[in-house]
Amino acid sequence: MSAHCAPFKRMLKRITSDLKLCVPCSWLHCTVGFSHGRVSVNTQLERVMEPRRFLQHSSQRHSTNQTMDAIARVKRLSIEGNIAVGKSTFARLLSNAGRNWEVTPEPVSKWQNVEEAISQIRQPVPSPQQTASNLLQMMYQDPKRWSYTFQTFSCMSRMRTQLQPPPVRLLQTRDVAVQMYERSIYSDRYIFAQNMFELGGINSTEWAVYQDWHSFLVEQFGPKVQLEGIIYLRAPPQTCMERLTRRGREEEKGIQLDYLETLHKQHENWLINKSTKVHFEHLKNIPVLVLDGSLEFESDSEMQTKFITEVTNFLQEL
Ligand SMILES: Nc1ncnc2c1ncn2[C@@H]1O[C@H](COP(=O)(O)OP(=O)(O)OP(=O)(O)O)[C@@H](O)[C@H]1O
Ligand SMILES: Nc1nc(=O)c2ncn([C@H]3C[C@H](O)[C@@H](CO)O3)c2[nH]1
Repeated sequence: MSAHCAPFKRMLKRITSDLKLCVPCSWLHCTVGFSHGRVSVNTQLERVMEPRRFLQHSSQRHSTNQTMDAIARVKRLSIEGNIAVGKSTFARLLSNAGRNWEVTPEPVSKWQNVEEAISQIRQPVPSPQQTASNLLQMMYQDPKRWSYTFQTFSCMSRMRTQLQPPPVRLLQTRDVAVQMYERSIYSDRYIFAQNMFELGGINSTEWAVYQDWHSFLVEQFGPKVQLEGIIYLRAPPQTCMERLTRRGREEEKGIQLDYLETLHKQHENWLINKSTKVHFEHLKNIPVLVLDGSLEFESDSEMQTKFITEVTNFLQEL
């Protein structure tokens, strides 16, 4: 396919799904709010999700078409990799590369304070006791009790992230614009939830329920939550263990090397060996850029340039 056809095809896919998706869209309007500028983001979302409501005047129709065209041109990728491999560090490098690349970090702070995260989305229910549930800590301390709850919350927060329209900066540029996410609704399932199921933190009923609603949501939202590519930051579990220990995040104090080894295997099976059974067509042959995460690039500008060049070349092929 020529370079001109790919964005057009993506745009068509997204527009077609926009017109089909009234039910999940109304669900989205009820459930998805954003902590920053809720009104404007929702308005933008409505424009994207229900274009027919905005097509009364030709000038509006023109601007809606332009917005949809701009959104369709934004390429979406996720950055995947084991715990503490260096995804956030790598994401900062990409964000500072001076390109039209936007990286959305993993919403860890939301998992560390569930009530605060929810109150940013909708009005908090008045309660005599102000609680602060650290679901990340609860999951690590008692995985059998909390893993399923964690996966529902982590996946919902990732879903919200992936459904947000790209920032205006990306919509205004004529160059290649890229929205990247630190992890995705796909690693939520094919790395973490699957691993928790295999380790016994999630039982077979919970796993069946998780997979059912995950597939349902991905199918309903269609192209809005699809990715065009994946960057896999790959390093031996031992390297991740050393970095994790050095970082010293309180909740992760009990993590052992063997847990990182199981997660490493899940990444390898999904992104290298392709032996993980995936349930979504677009994910089956998704392009994967594998980068050597064990390289210490933080204070090596030559290596940083090399990484940025690799990412640039990868993006050109998408
Ligand atoms: N390439 C690198 N070389 C050496 N140290 C690194 C490198 N990348 C990251 N680090 C260090 O490793 C630690 C973990 O990095 P970072 O927080 O970026 O990992 P992460 O993959 O985002 O973690 P998580 O999976 O928890 O989201 C930090 O202390 C960081 O400074
Ligand atoms: N169980 C589980 N499921 C997930 O989907 C998931 N995503 C991230 N994490 C953990 C890894 C880091 O400690 C910390 C930050 O990445 O959160 C997860 N843990």
